[in-house]
Amino acid sequence: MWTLVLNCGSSSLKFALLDPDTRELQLSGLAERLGLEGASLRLDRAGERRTVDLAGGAHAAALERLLAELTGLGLPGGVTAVGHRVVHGGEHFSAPALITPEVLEAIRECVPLAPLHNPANIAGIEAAQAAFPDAAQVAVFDTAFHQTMPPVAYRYAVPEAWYRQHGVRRYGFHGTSHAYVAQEAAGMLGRPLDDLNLITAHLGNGSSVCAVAGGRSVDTSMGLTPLEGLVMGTRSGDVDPGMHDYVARQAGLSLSEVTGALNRESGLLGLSGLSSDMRELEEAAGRGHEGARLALDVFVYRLAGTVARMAAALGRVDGLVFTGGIGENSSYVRAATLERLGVLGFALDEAANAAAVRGRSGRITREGTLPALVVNTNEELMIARQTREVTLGRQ
Ligand SMILES: Nc1ncnc2c1ncn2[C@@H]1O[C@H](COP(=O)(O)OP(=O)(O)O)[C@@H](O)[C@H]1O
Ligand SMILES: CC(=O)OP(=O)(O)O
Ligand SMILES: [Mg+2]
Repeated sequence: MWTLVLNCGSSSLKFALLDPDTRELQLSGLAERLGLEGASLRLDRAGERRTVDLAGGAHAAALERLLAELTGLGLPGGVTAVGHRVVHGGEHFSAPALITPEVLEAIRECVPLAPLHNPANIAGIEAAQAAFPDAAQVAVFDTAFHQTMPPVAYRYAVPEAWYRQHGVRRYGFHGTSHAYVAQEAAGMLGRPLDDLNLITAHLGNGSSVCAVAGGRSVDTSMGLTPLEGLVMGTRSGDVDPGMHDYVARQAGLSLSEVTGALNRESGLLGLSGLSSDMRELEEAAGRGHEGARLALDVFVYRLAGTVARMAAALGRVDGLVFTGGIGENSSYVRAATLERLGVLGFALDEAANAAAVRGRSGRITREGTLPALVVNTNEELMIARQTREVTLGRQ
């Protein structure tokens, strides 16, 4: 049963066509710079890579082209289901959902809470509905996994009416990835997930850490929006809430301009003045670029502090998992973070850490010390599996 998975970002679209049972992958790829000059679609199929120019087209153009490619594959039975990553589901969803007009409306209501992500997710859903009118469309929410957090973790110390009337609380994101790597880590440790207290660190363009007790999220570093918590590619993570008003007045900006700058001009990019890309920053720091050095140091300092906070949420820690583009590839970030976390009982195995890059997973701390693992996330597989579960439940 072929399931198409769509992960729409603000200017990108990641996709995969796979069989969730066999993990067989027919096609995967990425469309970038959507709606901009130089928009292109990269298709990976059977070890071959092709790039198609989209002539400035946006999500609909990318999907139209993707549909043409899929038709060309002549799949038996075609695409029967489409699974969509939806970043914000608010308090409406603690599980994946078949997309009905009501579900789409609830996703739309969450747009103000995830302005970089939900509009793109909706564009993907609408384009897929038009392109595959007979396929079941399913939404898989980043927020769903975190709906198990207790009030002590999700409530802010703000007027109660903000929570009751406007849903001001911590939601958490990257739930599909945190849930997947926690399961995988349990397998690698040879212990049942139910018995494990894990800390998972998803470090990509957006980054978050999660405390997973017995397979359930009990705390996470992102909050009301995907802006809270760690330093990210272009996002600030935690700042003093008093900063908004101060900067608005001093720099003559509106509040939404301040929020825009905290989302798009901050984080690694803001600190380094150079780039939002960790690989580029590691190279520049190696050449002595001071801004890049500072960006790496702040990233690691905040990450280690946040992991320690998650340890307090769990009480007992059985392991730490690194995942996402940075977590899976940056042996530097992992080593520097674990060095700061010796206090929790981690001791790095340097050779194992150096080897765990480019898709190689495994343990990176010495035997007899607390396990830290590198696990490759697979949000597409997880979304395809959940999509299948929802569509089977419907038959
Ligand atoms: N070899 C590497 N060393 C350090 N960082 C890397 C390496 N490969 C990828 N990254 C970083 O991973 C980040 C992107 O992560 P990814 O999970 O692909 O992003 P997204 O959130 O868009 O899915 C970028 O900062 C990139 O520099
Ligand atoms: C929620 C979030 O931050 O997602 P991403 O890492 O894809 O930007
Ligand atoms: Mg990501």
